Amino acid sequence: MKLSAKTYRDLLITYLKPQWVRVLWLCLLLASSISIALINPQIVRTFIDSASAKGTLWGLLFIALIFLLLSIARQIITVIEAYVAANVSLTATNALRADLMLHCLQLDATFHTTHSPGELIERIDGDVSSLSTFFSRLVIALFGNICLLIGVLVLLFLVDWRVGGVLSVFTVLAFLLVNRLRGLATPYWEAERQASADLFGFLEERLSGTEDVRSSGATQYMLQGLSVHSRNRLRKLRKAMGVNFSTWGTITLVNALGMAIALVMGSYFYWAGTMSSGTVLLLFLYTTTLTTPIEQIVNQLRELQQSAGSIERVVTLLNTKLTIVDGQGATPLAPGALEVAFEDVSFHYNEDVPVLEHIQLQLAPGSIMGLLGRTGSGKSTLTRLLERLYDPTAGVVRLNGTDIRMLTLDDLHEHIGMVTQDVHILHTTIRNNLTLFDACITDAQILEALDLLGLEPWYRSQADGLDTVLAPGGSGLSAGEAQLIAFARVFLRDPGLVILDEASSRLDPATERLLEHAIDRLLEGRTGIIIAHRLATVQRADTIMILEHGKCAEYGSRQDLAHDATSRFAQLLRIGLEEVLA
Ligand SMILES: Nc1ncnc2c1ncn2[C@@H]1O[C@H](COP(=O)(O)OP(=O)(O)OP(=O)(O)O)[C@@H](O)[C@H]1O
Repeated sequence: MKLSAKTYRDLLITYLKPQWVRVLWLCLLLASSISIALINPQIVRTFIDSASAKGTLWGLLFIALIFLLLSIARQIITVIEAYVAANVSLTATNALRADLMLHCLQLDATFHTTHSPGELIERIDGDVSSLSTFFSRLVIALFGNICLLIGVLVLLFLVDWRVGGVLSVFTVLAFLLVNRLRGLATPYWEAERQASADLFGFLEERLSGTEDVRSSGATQYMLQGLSVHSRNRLRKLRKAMGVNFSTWGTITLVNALGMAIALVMGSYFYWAGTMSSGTVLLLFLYTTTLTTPIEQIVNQLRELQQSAGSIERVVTLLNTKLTIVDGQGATPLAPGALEVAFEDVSFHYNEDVPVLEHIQLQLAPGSIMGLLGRTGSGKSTLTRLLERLYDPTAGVVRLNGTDIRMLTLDDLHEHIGMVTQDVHILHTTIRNNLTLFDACITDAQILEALDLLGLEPWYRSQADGLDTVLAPGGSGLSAGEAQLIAFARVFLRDPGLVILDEASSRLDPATERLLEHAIDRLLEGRTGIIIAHRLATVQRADTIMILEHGKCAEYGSRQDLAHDATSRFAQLLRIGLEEVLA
């Protein structure tokens, strides 16, 4: 994708407009710095010419003092400018990071299954970090350098029109060359950032599976993978640097040529007696000043080339359309237990591979459905449709009679509580882990929930109470404790529908009793869908649905099915639920 000027402009306007005062300061500081850069060589000329003309000592000292003061002022301005630029850059990149993060969180599940977390981290952090110069200095400094360049050329014309003419032609030619070189390195830098994202994706995936990797003895294999990715990144980096270097080398040569031209012309006019020694020095200083912006402009274009890769990827991510969006027009769901209905619902992740086919179900408010089926039969998928992680490919899912696609996502998520087997414990306090940063939930409510769910003894053993920080990934918790924490999270949100994917692994009897008790409290006064693996859980269900290859193999009242000896459910009970489904 070739980035248009509009893409750059839009990005700058979006993130710099809110801090226009700082940007204005940055421009003013830059203008002062440029003015001093233009004035100083004139002071040097006056000094040299006064000295040659045997001017007074006081006069010379006065000129030197002005030169000194201006030079010090320029240094101070440079420091302040760096400070303001860093502020502008951090504010802009933080805002961009937040926007990307929010967008990623809103993107649907299909996106997340095709993009690894590591790759997204690289996008949200790596790419955005490499854009910091773009926001802080690049465009403003680029504009400043162009002003400096024009200023120097105008002053050179004022010195002597022939000198101004020759050096203007030189500048134009140098620019044409620079222009040709521009954009050359972009694809190489893009490839380097992609290789870097691949490396991070690989690292994240492998590190999150450390236990499996070690226990299966795959460490060597993983290291080989790391070496392949690192080598690939190095190769791409080398190529990108190589292209940059050739650009850089050409520019240095052009600069040397500019100075040679200035020296030859200065010498000629001096010997011809039409130029003073001070003016020759002025000419030389201006040409050096002239080469600096050309050099810096190339540098900045190089950085722009590097940024282009990052900008392209960031913009592509920001432009990734959300397929699951807020519905409109429906009245928000009322508090309390929800009525759930699936009307002839079918779904597939990949075309031609049906995962759910013609599912029909009706759950009265406050009733509980046990969802059974072998692994891969579509149980989790069915519950994902309720949360709108995906939308059905056919049919309608309704809550309290409303098509859930008409509801806002916030409303939907507020009324559905989901506990999966994979409980995500955050590396933060117990309080934050339970409230998920909702400041409206009081400590008294938290303690009540812990007490109700039987987590009180565990909580008492924590050194700092609710302020105790849990280990990353919940490594300090047992599977049962992690499940109970997930229950407490749902409990505190008080949803009208609870979806529970029960742990399939066997727990010790004491933990199992604790969980059973917690499930009872969690489901009180709520509608429940439980992906069940144990007899005890199934026994509290009012209805049972058995899925087979995405189709409803059996659906009805638990009592009826249990008493019908020919039903699959009765067969399951005879063989032992745990044996078949665990
Ligand atoms: N994100 C996905 N993309 C593509 N296919 C998927 C995805 N998630 C699940 N599937 C496939 O859909 C089918 C149903 O999966 P699902 O997870 O719903 O089964 P399940 O009954 O919940 O299994 P389990 O009890 O093992 O969790 C499986 O064949 C699975 O491979």
